Amino acid sequence: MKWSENAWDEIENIYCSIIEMPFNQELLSGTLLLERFQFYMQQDGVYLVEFSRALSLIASRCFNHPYTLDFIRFAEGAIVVERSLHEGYFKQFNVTGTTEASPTCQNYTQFLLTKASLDQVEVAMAAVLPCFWIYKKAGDYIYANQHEGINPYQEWINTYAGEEFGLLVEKAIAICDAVAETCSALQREQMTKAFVMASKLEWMFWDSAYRLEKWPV
Ligand SMILES: Cc1ncc(CO)c(N)n1
Ligand SMILES: Cc1ncsc1CCO
Repeated sequence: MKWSENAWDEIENIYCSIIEMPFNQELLSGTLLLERFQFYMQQDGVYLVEFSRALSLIASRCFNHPYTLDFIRFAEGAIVVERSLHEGYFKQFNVTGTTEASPTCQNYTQFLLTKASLDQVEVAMAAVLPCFWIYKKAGDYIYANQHEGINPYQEWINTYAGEEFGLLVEKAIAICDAVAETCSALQREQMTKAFVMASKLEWMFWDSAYRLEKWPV
């Protein structure tokens, strides 16, 4: 069994729960309150910048040139998506000003940056994989189950359900599987642990947007 197949089995229940979340069900039907989507977009802007830094760190720590190039391209992709958020949705929905990371966004991005800086690079690769894989699966699910008619969040849905993103996701999964082959059983277990933790944080990120999460102090 490939590492990724086993890892996905470990988070299947988290993924199913993500699909059922009110945020995603309402995004799918187009009924999600604009305020919630704006909150999500602002936090995702913060997230994508830090995510791209984590990907760049991983790129610099790869032992082989093709992987370095792949992670440089992933990092570039994250910045391109962040920029297009600013040029598109931020303008369209009047989102302005800089944003402080919410508690959950802070938790998630710092987790990724810590893994990318301090853990074995294979574990860092596993930590960022849910960002690719869960979004692909969720994007495809939402795209396939959309209702008829106009959805104000269509462009967002198309970003993650698109073929272009799909190819990057396949590449990220294949890299994790290839490096897992070179790891010991204990190291593979650490990869899976990081993958599961990031998946929980993905769940929490959507939940925090729905709740418009604030710092308690
Ligand atoms: C929180 C979060 N996770 C993953 C992605 C997709 O990379 C995203 N845009 N935002
Ligand atoms: C996972 C992800 N999300 C936005 S961009 C990206 C990586 C590809 O560049």
